Amino acid sequence: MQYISKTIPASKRVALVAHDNRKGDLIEWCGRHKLLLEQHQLLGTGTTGARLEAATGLSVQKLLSGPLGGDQQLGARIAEGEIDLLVFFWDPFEPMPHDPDVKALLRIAAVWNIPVACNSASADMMVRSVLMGAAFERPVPDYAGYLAAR
Ligand SMILES: O=C(CO)COP(=O)(O)O
Repeated sequence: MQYISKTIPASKRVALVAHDNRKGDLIEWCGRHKLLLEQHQLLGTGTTGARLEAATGLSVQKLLSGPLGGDQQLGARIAEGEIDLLVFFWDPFEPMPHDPDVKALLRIAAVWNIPVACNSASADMMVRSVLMGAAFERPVPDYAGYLAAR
């Protein structure tokens, strides 16, 4: 795979999403890292964003609720290069009616080499490095060769 080097701006665009049984965990995590997170641009699916704003006072741009298309909106933003990090506390125990959308979001994040954290341990590592100002260059995959071969 060829990559195009892309420098990520100091103020990161952080997508925040949690399934219902994990929203408490994400609220706890965001509260713990509030001082760092408020220096970045936060966006999330509708209910997650609203719950985070109410519980932490952080400002979150709210898209549609996940089952109504919010996951797909986030996926589109990733494809358009508008998201730097994805914190997605998905539920490993409950089947979701919009499971294809969940899968699509995780897939498109893999396609575009977006760092993804699915639990507080990995999200902690993410903020300790990237959001604290560690140099972060996300190599963007160059799919020109892939497309030419099709
Ligand atoms: O379902 C979700 C992610 O798949 C999250 O959606 P809400 O934030 O609207 O609950």
